Amino acid sequence: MKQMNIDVAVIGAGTAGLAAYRAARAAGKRVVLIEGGPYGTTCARVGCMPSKLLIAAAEAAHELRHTAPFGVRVEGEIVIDGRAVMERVRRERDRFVGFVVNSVEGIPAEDKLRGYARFIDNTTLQVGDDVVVKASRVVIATGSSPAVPPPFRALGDRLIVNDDVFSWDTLPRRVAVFGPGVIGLELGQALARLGVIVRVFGVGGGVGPLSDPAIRDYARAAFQQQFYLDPEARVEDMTRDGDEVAIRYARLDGEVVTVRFDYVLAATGRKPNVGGLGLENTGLKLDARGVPLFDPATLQCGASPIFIAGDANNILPLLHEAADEGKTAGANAASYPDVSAGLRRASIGVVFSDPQIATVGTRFADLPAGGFVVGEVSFEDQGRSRVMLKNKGLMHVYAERDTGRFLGAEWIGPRAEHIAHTLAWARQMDLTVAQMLDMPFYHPVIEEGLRTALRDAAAKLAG
Ligand SMILES: Cc1cc2nc3c(=O)[nH]c(=O)nc-3n(C[C@H](O)[C@H](O)[C@H](O)COP(=O)(O)OP(=O)(O)OC[C@H]3O[C@@H](n4cnc5c(N)ncnc54)[C@H](O)[C@@H]3O)c2cc1C
Ligand SMILES: NC(=O)c1ccc[n+]([C@@H]2O[C@H](COP(=O)([O-])OP(=O)(O)OC[C@H]3O[C@@H](n4cnc5c(N)ncnc54)[C@H](O)[C@@H]3O)[C@@H](O)[C@H]2O)c1
Repeated sequence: MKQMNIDVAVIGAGTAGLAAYRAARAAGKRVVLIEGGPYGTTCARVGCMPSKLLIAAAEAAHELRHTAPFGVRVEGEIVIDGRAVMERVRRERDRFVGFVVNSVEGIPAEDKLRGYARFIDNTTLQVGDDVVVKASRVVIATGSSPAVPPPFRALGDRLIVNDDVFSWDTLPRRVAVFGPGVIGLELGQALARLGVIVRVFGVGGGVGPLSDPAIRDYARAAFQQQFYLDPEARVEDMTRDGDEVAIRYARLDGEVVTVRFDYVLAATGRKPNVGGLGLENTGLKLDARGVPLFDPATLQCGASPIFIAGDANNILPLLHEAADEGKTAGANAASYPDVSAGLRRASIGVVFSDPQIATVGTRFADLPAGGFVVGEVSFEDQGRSRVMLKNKGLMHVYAERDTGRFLGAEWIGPRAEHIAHTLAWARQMDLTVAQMLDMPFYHPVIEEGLRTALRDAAAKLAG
C-alpha cells in the first residue's frame, strides 16, 4: 500500500474540485486532486453544454416551422436528420470536454490521483485499492447523480438518464420523460421539437423551479400548447415489453390509455454523491440525505478540517455556484483553522426552455408573509416580444413593502436569461424598485416589460 502525505486532498475533479485545487495551490499548499471517473466535468460532458447543444438544434427546427406569420414560407419538407443532430451535439460537446481535459493535463502529475476516495478517518483517505492519502484537510467536491426511483430499475436498458441522451447516435422515436423539473423541461421540449414523440409526466404539480403559483400555472399552460405535459400524472403501470416500455396512464382528458415508448428518461431530481464516501468513519453529523452538516458561508463541516463544495452539498446545484464554492472551500482548507465566508452572489437560475423560465433572489415560496408587494407584467402585449412573435410570458417581481427593496422575481418569458442578469445585479446591489426605475431602458426592447412590472410594484408600494 502506497502512502501519500499532503496538506489538502480534494475529492472530485469537477468544476468545484478544480476550483478548490487551484485555490489551495495558490495559497502555497501541497494539494492532491483525486478523481474516480472520467475527467471533463459533469457540466461539459453530460450537463450544461450538451443539453444546450441539443436545445440549439431543436430551436433551429422550431423557428423553421414558424416562419409563416412573418410572410416567410419554407417550401418543401423540413428534414430532421437525427444522426446529424446527435453528431453535432457529441462533436461540440467533445470540444468543450477537450478544453477541460487539457487544463487537467496541465496540472503536475504528482498532484493528481486516479481512483475513488473513501474516508478511513477525518484526515485519511483510501483511494482505490493501493493508495492511502494522509491529508491535514479534505475538500469533498464529488458532485451529484440522477436520483432514479427504485421501481424504474426494472426497465433495464430502456431506462435512461441525461448522460445516456448525449451518447445517442440518432434520435429515438418515442420517449416518456418522468419529472417536469429543469432537466425534464429542457430535454423533453427539445426532443419534442426534434420530432420525437414525447410525454412528460410529473408528480405534485411542479413545473421547473417555479414556486409562484400564478407563474407556474401560466408555464404549465404555455408548455401544454407545445407538447404533452402532465405535472400531476396518474401513471397506473409501467412494464418492459421486449425493447419497449408500455405505460398505462390517465390522459389529461381522463381517459386511461396504454402507450409504448422506446425509452423512459428519469429526470426525477439529483442526489449528492456522498453515499460511498465512508462518511460514517469521520464522526461528522449527517443530514437526512447523508450530507455532512456544514456552514454555508465557509463550507466547513462542523469544526472539522473537512469542507464540502458544489453539487455535493446540495445548496444550489448550478455551475457558477460550484465554481465559487470550490474556490471558497479550497481557500478555507488551505487556511484552516482560520476560515472565512466566501463570495455568495445573488441567486439566479435559468431554464433554457422556450419560453425561458428564470428565478432571481428570494423565491416566492420563501418571501415573508405579508411583507412584500408583487409587480406583474404579461408579455402577451409587450411591444418587442410581439414584434418577434415571442409574446408569451408572465413575470412577477417582489419588493419589500416597508423599504421598497427589490427582493426577487419569478417568471416565464422571452429572453429571460438576459433580464435575469439585470435583476440579479440589482438584487446584489440591494437596489430599491425606485432606484431600478431610474436606470435606462432602451426602446423597443423586452426589458420594457420588466419596467412595466417594476412600475406596477412601485404603484403598489405607494398605495
Ligand atoms: C443535464 C444537466 C444540465 C445542466 N445544465 C446546467 C446549466 O445550464 N447551467 C448551470 O449552471 N448548471 C447546469 N447543470 C448543473 C451543473 O452541471 C452542476 O451544478 C455542476 O456541474 C456541478 O459541478 P461539481 O463540481 O459539483 O460536480 P461534478 O462536475 O459532477 O464533479 C464531481 C466529480 O467528482 C468525482 N467523484 C465522485 N465521487 C468521487 C469519489 N468518491 N472519489 C473521487 N472522485 C469522485 C466524479 O467522477 C466527478 O468527476 C446541469 C446539470 C445537468 C445534469
Ligand atoms: N438550466 C440549468 O441551469 C439547469 C439545467 C439542468 C439541470 N440543472 C440543475 O440540475 C438540478 C437537477 O435537475 P432535475 O430536473 O433533475 O431536478 P428538479 O428537482 O428540478 O426536478 C425534478 C422533478 O421530478 C419530479 N419527480 C420526482 N419524482 C418523480 C416521479 N417518480 N415521477 C415523476 N416526476 C417526479 C419532481 O416533482 C420535479 O418536478 C436542478 O435543480 C438544477 O440545479 C440546471
